[in-house]
Amino acid sequence: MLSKINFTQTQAYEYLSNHLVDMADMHMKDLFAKDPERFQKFSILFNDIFLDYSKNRINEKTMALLMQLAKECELENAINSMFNGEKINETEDRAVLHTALRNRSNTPVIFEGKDVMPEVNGVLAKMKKFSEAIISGSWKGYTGKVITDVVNIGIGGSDLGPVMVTEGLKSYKNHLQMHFVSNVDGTHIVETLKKVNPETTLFLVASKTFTTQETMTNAHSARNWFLESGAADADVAKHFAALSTNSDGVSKFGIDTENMFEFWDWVGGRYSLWSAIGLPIALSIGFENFEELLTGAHEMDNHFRTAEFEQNMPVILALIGIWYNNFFEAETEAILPYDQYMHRFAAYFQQGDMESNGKHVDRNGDEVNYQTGPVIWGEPGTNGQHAFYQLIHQGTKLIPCDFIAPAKSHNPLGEHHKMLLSNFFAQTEALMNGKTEEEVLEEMGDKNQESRDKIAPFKVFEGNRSTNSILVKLITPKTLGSLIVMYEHKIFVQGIIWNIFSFDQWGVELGKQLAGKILPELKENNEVNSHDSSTNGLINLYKEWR
Ligand SMILES: O=P(O)(O)OC[C@H]1O[C@@H](O)[C@H](O)[C@@H](O)[C@@H]1O
Repeated sequence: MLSKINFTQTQAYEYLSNHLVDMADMHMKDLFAKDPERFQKFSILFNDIFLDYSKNRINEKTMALLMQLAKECELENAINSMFNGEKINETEDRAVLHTALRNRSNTPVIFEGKDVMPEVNGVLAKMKKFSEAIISGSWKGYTGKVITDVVNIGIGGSDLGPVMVTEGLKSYKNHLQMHFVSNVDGTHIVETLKKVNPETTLFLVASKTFTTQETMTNAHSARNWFLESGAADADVAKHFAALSTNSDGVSKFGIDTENMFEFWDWVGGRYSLWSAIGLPIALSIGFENFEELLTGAHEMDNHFRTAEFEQNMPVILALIGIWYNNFFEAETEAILPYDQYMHRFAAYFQQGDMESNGKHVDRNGDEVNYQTGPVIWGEPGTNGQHAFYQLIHQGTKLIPCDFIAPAKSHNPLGEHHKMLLSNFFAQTEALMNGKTEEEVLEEMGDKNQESRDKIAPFKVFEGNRSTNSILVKLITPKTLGSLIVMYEHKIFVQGIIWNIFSFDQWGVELGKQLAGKILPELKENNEVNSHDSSTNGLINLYKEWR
């Protein structure tokens, strides 16, 4: 089981608090000047992923103390508890075994006395057969035509992962057109259905619980559209499949359980792209590439499980994040991929991180007296540079950033990739070095003294802004698998140290409950007065305007 240690009571925390006093005013520029080995010391290579964390406000002592913190918080024990299938998701009484889904070495993973691998492999085999039939065209729609379009209907973890990966690996894509419908806003399904033909479309209803309002509503609308187009009830089997843990819900909806791809309650929604929820990925890039994604994931699992903390990428990233979040009081972290295909990567980890570590009660059930998960945000470079980087460079907030870029492009067009990467390298250099007043004045040259003095302060960059650079050789299925898992485990490590439960999400329930209460009120025409004056006022104005 997980320890329940308050990390602010550890010896390492006290040492780190004292050490912060030394580090707070230290400029990274000086740390680099003093130590020619800094880059070698604070960087690490794992397969085709290189992490340079030297442009952070750290020195060897910082890292040693952070490692001590991880040890005092019994991180090693926590890692073993997760991989061994203990019910570490205590508030839901569940194990956390998404690592078994990508366990390519196939060693037994025992949960409640039973090896889960035969079932995992069984579903993978079914996904392989199905995806190959759809891709090859041997699976026919109800009028005998091949499938050309796949519409995944799901939300949250049943949407974001498949969207992010199919976009991230678009250069591996086959002929199938992929569509993703998540929002309950009718616009999403209506606009999607305009693009597809019922005779050649496969709908995947993706929902762990098979009760999620948005998904069920969209799935019913899709089925009605399908039947209204002239298809019969019996034809549903050729055009609808379900990805779920809830076989009763799936049969009640009218999907043959033959067409159900199962997973288990020990797979958290936001960790489910490795399960049957990954079927749209297998359809889009082929099953072999999906397996490569799992292989990359498994390799990072093994790294996380076996590497010393000092050489462990997820552990290093997590501890640096804690250094900023809890000592420098940074509130957000940006994820900035310099790769257009990765444009949903930050959005994916908004759920991954914020739903996991957005908690204010510790594992003892007590209110925490420290900060937990940061706000995660980001957009691909170079677009972000022309939008929000101003604040990162010259604003009043410290925003640690992860810069991610592939050395090779899938689209090596002219000078594009060199230009992209020149920006990737330049940004972290600029954020670290900044620009002093002397440099500004020198750059301004012969302008008259008065105008130089007036403008110079606006052109100064203090620098000392923290970044990790993650350079990968090429975004392949395998590399992407490893990269995702690197962040998954970073989140896990932080949750352990913050002494919170990272695998539940009670915070999303209240809004759902209240929406359930309000929906019947919207169906009536009478004035509503059962809420506060703001909510009543808004509902009544809506009723007047609709
Ligand atoms: O897959 P389901 O059961 O439809 O759930 C979708 C999403 O539902 C949300 O309410 C949860 O917060 C997410 O974690 C989850 O991924």
